Amino acid sequence: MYLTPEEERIMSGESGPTLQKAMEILVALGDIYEADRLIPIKSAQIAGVSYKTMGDAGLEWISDLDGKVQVPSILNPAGMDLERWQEMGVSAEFAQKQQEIIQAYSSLGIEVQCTCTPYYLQSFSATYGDHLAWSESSAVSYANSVIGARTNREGGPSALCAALVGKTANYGYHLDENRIPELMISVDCELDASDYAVLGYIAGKAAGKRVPLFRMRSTPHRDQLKALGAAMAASGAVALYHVEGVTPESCRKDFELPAEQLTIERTQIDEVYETVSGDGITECDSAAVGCPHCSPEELEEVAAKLEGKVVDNNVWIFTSREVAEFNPRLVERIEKSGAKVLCDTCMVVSPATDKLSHMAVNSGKAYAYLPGMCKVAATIANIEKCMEKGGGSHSD
Ligand SMILES: C[C@@](O)(CCOP(=O)(O)O)CC(=O)O
Ligand code: SF4
Repeated sequence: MYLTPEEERIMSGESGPTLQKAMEILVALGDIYEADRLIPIKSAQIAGVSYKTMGDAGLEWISDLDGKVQVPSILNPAGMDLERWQEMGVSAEFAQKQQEIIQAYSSLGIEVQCTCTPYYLQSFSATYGDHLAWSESSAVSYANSVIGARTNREGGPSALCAALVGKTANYGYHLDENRIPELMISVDCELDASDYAVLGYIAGKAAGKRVPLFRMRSTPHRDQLKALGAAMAASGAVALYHVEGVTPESCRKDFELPAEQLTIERTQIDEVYETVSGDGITECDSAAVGCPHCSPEELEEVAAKLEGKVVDNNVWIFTSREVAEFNPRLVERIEKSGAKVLCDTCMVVSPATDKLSHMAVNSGKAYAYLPGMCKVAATIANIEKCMEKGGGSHSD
């Protein structure tokens, strides 16, 4: 891979060991994937934040770094709400370690916004054609598919290295030829609400890491596209998809209809709704919405479903701290029911989930990940049913 004289100097260690290590990682990736050069990036979204997934080894690695990110950079969800962690039942020992991880990232100039939905943040816009280095799989899918920006599914470390250098290797989804659809998926039924999350769960299994092109009767809005992509990235390894007539690149002239075709039927979707993921021997004892983190519109939907209701069980609504702070009235309406609007974290990466046994979720990603990452069974349903089945909601 070609390096400019400046990049060569960084590689030689002239800018210090941290930047040298970052450059070595970027060059190694570039060589593996036969990139021709490094390209500037507009922003970085860095996974590897929760102490639950990072552990002491991750904390030590980040703490040893000495440098400053060169582009706007934010973090993936942490293992707790950074302010309300005690309400979540997180231990003081975990909280201490989590704060050390956050501090180590902050000392590199990374903004302490811990969210998998950076595209809702006012100061973190991504637009069509931008080259990014994002690592949360749902955020990668959204950036590539809904925005039409360009990012590979970076690992936490490679996203961090790209942020420190301000560049990433030019391969994968940064190149036109790798964004062409490889599998045609027709959906013959009308879809609504959590159907897109279930569709993504089914389609991800079929697509694997290929690029699907959907032909749908319904027209999904941005949050439904978010749910579709998040689920496909979890049940499969889909980092880019297209929806005919909906997503920005679906009308590209160099796209041909993929030879391989499949159809997903309503009966397949209904079957997932009726199937518990994991060992669902018990009734649901909790409910969670916000995987990926809720938009303001999704907070409004939750507030409407909980109007005049109270919940008997754990009900967590996850969103970014900025979206919560910009929508205090929605938070207040939701929390009147006894549900909690939590920031900076989520049901998958927080140890708080470990005390639960069966969670009702409206997310295909959470449905796929909870059994494996939290040893918690999951039932998928729309928001109203999640509140009833998992939250034990009833009229006040
Ligand atoms: C499960 C996931 O959403 C959260 C875990 O991420 P992290 O590696 O703990 O930042 C990771 C992903 O799907 O990209
Ligand atoms: S809420 Fe879902 S999408 Fe966001 S970090 Fe957690 S598991 Fe990933």
